[in-house]
Amino acid sequence: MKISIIGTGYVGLVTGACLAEMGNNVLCLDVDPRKIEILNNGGIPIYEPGLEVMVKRNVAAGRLAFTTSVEASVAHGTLQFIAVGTPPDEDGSADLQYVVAAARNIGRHMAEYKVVVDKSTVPVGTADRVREAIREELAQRGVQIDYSVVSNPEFLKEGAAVDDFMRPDRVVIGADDERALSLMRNLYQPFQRNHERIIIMDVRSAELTKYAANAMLATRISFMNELANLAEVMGADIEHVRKGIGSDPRIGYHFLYPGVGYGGSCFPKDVQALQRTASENGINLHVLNAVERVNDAQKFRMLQKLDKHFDGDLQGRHFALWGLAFKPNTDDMRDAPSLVIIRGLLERGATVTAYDPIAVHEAQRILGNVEGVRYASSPMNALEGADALLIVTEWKEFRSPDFPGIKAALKRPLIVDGRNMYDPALVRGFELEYDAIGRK
Ligand SMILES: NC(=O)C1=CN([C@@H]2O[C@H](COP(=O)(O)OP(=O)(O)OC[C@H]3O[C@@H](n4cnc5c(N)ncnc54)[C@H](O)[C@@H]3O)[C@@H](O)[C@H]2O)C=CC1
Ligand SMILES: O=C(O)[C@H]1O[C@H](OP(=O)(O)OP(=O)(O)OC[C@H]2O[C@@H](n3ccc(=O)[nH]c3=O)[C@H](O)[C@@H]2O)[C@H](O)[C@@H](O)[C@@H]1O
Repeated sequence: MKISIIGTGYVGLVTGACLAEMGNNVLCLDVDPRKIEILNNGGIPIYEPGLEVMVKRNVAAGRLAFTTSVEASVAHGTLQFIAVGTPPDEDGSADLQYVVAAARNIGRHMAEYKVVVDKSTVPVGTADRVREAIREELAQRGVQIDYSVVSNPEFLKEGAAVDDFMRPDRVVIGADDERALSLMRNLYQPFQRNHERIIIMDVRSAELTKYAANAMLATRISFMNELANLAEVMGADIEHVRKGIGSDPRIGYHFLYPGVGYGGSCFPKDVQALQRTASENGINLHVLNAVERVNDAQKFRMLQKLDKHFDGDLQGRHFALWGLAFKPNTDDMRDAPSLVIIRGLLERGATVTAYDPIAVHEAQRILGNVEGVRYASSPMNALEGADALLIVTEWKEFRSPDFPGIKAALKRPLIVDGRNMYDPALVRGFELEYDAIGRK
């Protein structure tokens, strides 16, 4: 099938590469010429495990190409995937300007039937806006061409995006007409060889399903963070509690890890956007309001712990910080809790040496050339002269560290672990103080 992907970011590039991998002929469009230049030169503008190899293989096979030409992109695919960003507007609602611009471009240039597939995360009713934008452009041109608009939200996780796309738990397709639905079914058929994964529904339900999924996952995290803070006060251990409740299949083990709050480009913005949609429609989502408040507070948990350990005075202290990305296996720093922690330390007069295997460039770009933040080339190098070690992202390479080396390097043998990576007894066995989230 001939497919165009509009927007070559985390979702667009992964979608394009994976659909090409299944034998489709894919053209990816981006308005950012820098990204397209990198891709056309055989590079990858983002870090995502397995993606580079897949992109190269499909480019070499002639199934995947990149362009900045809107005309070429609209002409290419019968299926036009919109995978542009939907960042938060000032009031928290999803900013749909990129989605609408993409739709207008399609309307301006299409010459035959197209299925416009919305893969970006968008509020309920956006498909109607997309449909309307295309209709207006066609009317302007004085032409009548058939098209369909469908919703096909994406559920991939960064850091595991290729795997998630290739082996989806489910493929949600919201469609209101049979012609588009049949093309979408054919497209996703190869992804469900073992069992039925395609879930078909109306467009508005598909749009809401995406927000409901992210909101539910965010709710689990905030719930566990709140319980972890309670466990700490009560002398219980949240890791035991997590296993104790996760073993109930009605609850399950996933997304019950307490930490320094959820970050990333999606949970924070999607929780806010759903709240906004609800309030615009006269509904107050009480649970989600609390989820967001708990998360905002949890990002300060590590600073509170440091205040406790250093008698409320961090002036002149220096800290080693392991992990900058909002989660492992990505270079994405959007809404990363590390940014709140670093800024909080600087405000309190402390300095930081940070280490991250992948995200240092992104961190530098976002934080700028700020005084008081340095970057180390290895986890152990970050420890030099530090008053304590702070763990913010659970990269695998931090799992079995050289504890005696850590103890020797730190001025005070203290690890504050925002991701509960270690067995407290093991760490304390190396005569290190250990303070994790919700642990004894
Ligand atoms: N990042 C993730 O893990 C996931 C993101 N999503 C959703 O997918 C959407 C895209 O997210 P990301 O890929 O993370 O965004 P991104 O910011 O990485 O990529 C968006 C790309 O679209 C391009 N773009 C903007 N306007 C354009 C236009 N008119 N024509 C062509 N290209 C244009 C931008 O230059 C950028 O490269 C968002 O709605 C997001 O909520 C959904 C599931 C997972
Ligand atoms: O809509 C999206 O963009 C995506 O958002 C999330 O994916 P992602 O943001 O890539 O990362 P997650 O693995 O969900 O982690 C999000 C945040 O929650 C935190 N988290 C996650 C799980 C957990 O148990 N505890 C916890 O604190 C992570 O550290 C991270 O900061 C969802 O998991 C995807 O299904 C969805 O497609």
